[in-house]
Amino acid sequence: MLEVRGLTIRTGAETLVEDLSLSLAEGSLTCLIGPSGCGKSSVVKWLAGVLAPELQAKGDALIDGSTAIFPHRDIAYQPQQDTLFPWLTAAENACLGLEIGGMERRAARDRVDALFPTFGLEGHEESFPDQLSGGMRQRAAFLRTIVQDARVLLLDEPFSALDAVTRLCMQDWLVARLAERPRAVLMVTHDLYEATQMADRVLVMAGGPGRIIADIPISTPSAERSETALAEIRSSLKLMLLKEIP
Ligand SMILES: Nc1ncnc2c1ncn2[C@@H]1O[C@H](COP(=O)(O)OP(=O)(O)OP(=O)(O)O)[C@@H](O)[C@H]1O
Repeated sequence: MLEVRGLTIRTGAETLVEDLSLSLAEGSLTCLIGPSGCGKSSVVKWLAGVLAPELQAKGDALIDGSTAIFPHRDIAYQPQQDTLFPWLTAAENACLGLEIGGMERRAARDRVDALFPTFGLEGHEESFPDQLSGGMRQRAAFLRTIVQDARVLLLDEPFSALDAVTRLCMQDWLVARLAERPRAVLMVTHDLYEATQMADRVLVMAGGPGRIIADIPISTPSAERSETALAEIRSSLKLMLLKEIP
């Protein structure tokens, strides 16, 4: 449903990302992995329409075959930094995407409140971001993104600040929600376990300039994947990444 063709991102004379193409199908979770600085976040920011103004981007994007301009109402984005507004409470922050999308404040609040326990945030609805731990802030930012009914989710390291168990719970929760309501998800991660457990496709990027060097489908449904099969994929991903680290 979403297609990117020939994306190049430059800053002055330096090319950060070169001629990158990818497509995201509805009902698919694609993980984008690659060494630090290879351009993963820049690609996602371009799709979210929040690329820094000093960067120049050229490329085409299509949603359902029609040219798309970003930001786009079908796309919800969770940045790498949680970017919660410090003057809003956790619940107000979580409601923001819904309200910007036109939902009435009470309805947005009801929808968000129902998910606070699942996200381990119950009792913190009225807390301000500086009263929450890093992991709680990240879960509030994830909630703000996922609660929107956007058809495309862009998640930039959404679980990086979470403890191991909470991270597993959030991963399972997301996979289960996507099974109920298919969307197209592009998720940046450095965690090869996360990528192989969740994704049905892993795109590997290399740097200098950023480009996709491998496109690895994982066809077995997430719940049925054997540890042996995943270990094999992880080990080949690791070898690819090791070659890319200077
Ligand atoms: N606003 C900017 N101005 C100049 N260069 C930038 C800007 N934003 C990013 N870059 C450069 O673009 C390159 C890619 O950065 P980006 O954040 O996209 O990488 P990444 O793969 O997401 O890294 P990480 O895994 O560490 O988050 C880096 O060399 C970075 O320094």
